[in-house]
Amino acid sequence: MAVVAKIAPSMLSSDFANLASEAERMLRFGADWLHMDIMVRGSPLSLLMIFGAYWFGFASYFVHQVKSLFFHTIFIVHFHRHFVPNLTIGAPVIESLRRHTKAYLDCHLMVTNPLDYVDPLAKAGASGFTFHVEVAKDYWQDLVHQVKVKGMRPGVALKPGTPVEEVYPLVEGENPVEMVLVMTVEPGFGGQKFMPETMDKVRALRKKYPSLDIEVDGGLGPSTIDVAASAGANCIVAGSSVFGSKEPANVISILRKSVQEAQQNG
Ligand SMILES: O=C(CO)[C@H](O)[C@H](O)COP(=O)(O)O
Ligand SMILES: [Fe+2]
Repeated sequence: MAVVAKIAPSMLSSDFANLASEAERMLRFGADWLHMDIMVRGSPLSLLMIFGAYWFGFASYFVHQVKSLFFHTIFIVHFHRHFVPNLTIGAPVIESLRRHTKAYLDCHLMVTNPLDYVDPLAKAGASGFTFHVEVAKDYWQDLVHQVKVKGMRPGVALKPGTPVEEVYPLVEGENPVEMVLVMTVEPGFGGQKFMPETMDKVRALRKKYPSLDIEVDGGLGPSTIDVAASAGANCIVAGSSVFGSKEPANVISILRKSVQEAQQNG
């Protein structure tokens, strides 16, 4: 059975001060899902720790020539404290929006500690819970289990530089994720340029998993949708192309038609 096209405007490009009416507007224009980008940057304390760690790492390197300590310290502090250099919304905003809409809230977590968000997001009314494979290699089974127990739909995302093979175990496991989100820009900001080289991953996933929901996120719009749709993507996130258009309904319709036509031709 062919997978269904889902068009998900990214609310990152909406007017956050009018989130409920922006959501209502997108649904009226034909959106299937609302894509919610949850990004957390390091706190001032963690930034201080990063600075301290770099200083300590450099000092160790030059004074003692302890290379591994240098790289290890940078890796641990940088990657465990800071997934993206931006700060957007969290569970309280999802909860507020949920009071105004029954729509599917497709939450994309760009955080280093997704386990901490399962309970708050479930209580807030999130529908999809998509975490990044890069931060959950050691505990994804537990995470997926908890997400399902709490009534949300688990998905896994991967950055442009992450090999697609890293998500195969999560799709094939006993307790599989139900969607793979292929980042088509570096996570962190809306309005970036689509990276066509990420399409190899979409093609590989579609070939291996004909009925899997495959979402693409970043730089999608009328000029880039055809390549993503023909590679096999069926869930399309689009922020700036939809919100920046004078006719968002038209853009949503173009995205949907492209996915449907690719499926008919494929
Ligand atoms: O996850 C994201 C950024 O990290 C956003 O969902 C994405 O960038 C959508 O915005 P646009 O369509 O403007 O590129
Ligand atoms: Fe996103």
